[in-house]
Amino acid sequence: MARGNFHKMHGLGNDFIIIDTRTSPVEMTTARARALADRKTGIGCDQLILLEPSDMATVRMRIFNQDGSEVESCGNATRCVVSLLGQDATIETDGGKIDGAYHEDRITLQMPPPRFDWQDIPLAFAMDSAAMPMAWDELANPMAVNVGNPHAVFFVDDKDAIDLLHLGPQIEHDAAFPERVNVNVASVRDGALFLRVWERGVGETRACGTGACATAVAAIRQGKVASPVTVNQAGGSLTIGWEPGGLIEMTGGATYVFMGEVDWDDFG
Ligand SMILES: N[C@@H](CCC[C@H](N)C(=O)O)C(=O)O
Repeated sequence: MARGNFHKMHGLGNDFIIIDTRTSPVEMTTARARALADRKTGIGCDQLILLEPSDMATVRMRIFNQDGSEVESCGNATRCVVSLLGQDATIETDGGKIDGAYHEDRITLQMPPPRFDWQDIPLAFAMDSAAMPMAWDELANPMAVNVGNPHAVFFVDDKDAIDLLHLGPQIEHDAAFPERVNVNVASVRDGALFLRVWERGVGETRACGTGACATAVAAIRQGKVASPVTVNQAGGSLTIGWEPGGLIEMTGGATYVFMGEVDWDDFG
C-alpha cells in the first residue's frame, strides 16, 4: 500500500491535482500522471503538479499535462501553489524561477521575460516569430512566444467563431513546432483581451495563465493594448503587465477545492 494525500485546486477553472511530495512521496510516471488526470477513470484535472524540495527556491514545481507529458510552466498552477504555501514564495520550474507575492484574495507572480527567437520557442526552422508565415484555415500569421513554455498567438475579430476543437490539435501538432505548442485565439475590445486557449497536452481549458501572459505580451508588442491589460477567459480574468525587456507580472485568484487521500498503486 502506498497511500498519499493530494490537494485539488483551480485557477479560473483551470484545475489541478497538487501533490506535495515532501510530505506525500510518490513515484510519478507518464502513465500514472495520465491515470490520475483522467476525468472518467481517475481523479481528473487539467494538470498534475508535484512539489519537491529545491535548493534555490522555496519549492520546486513539476508539471504534467492531462496526457502525461511533463512540461515547463503553468501560470494558474503557480498561483495555486503560492496560495497553498500561504506566504510569499519563490517557485523553481523548468521554465524559470518565479517569485510569488501572497495576498488572501489574489496572488501576483513575476514570470520570466518572454523569448522571441525562433530557436527559443522552439520553431522547426528560422522564420519571423512575430508573424509566422503560416496559416491553418482562417488562423494565419501567429506570433510565437515562449513565456517558460511555447505559445502561438492569433488575433481574430471574433474568438468564438473559431473552430478551436478542429484547428487547435492541428496547430498543436504541426511540424513547425517540434515540442508542440499552446494555441491562443484572442480578440481585442475596449483595451482588453478576450481569449480562448487550446492547451498542449490537454485541449481547450477554461483558462490558461501562461496563455494570458503570451497573448498580453504579443498584444502589447504589436501596440494593440497598453500595459497592464485585463485578459478575460471563460473561467475569469487576470491582469497582466509587461514592459519590453522586463519580467511579466500576472495577478489573479486561486481556489482551494478539497484534500483527498488515495493509494497511488491504483493509478498506473
Ligand atoms: N494551464 C497552464 C499551462 C499548462 C502547460 C501547458 N499546457 C503546456 O503544455 O505548456 C497555465 O495556466 O499556464
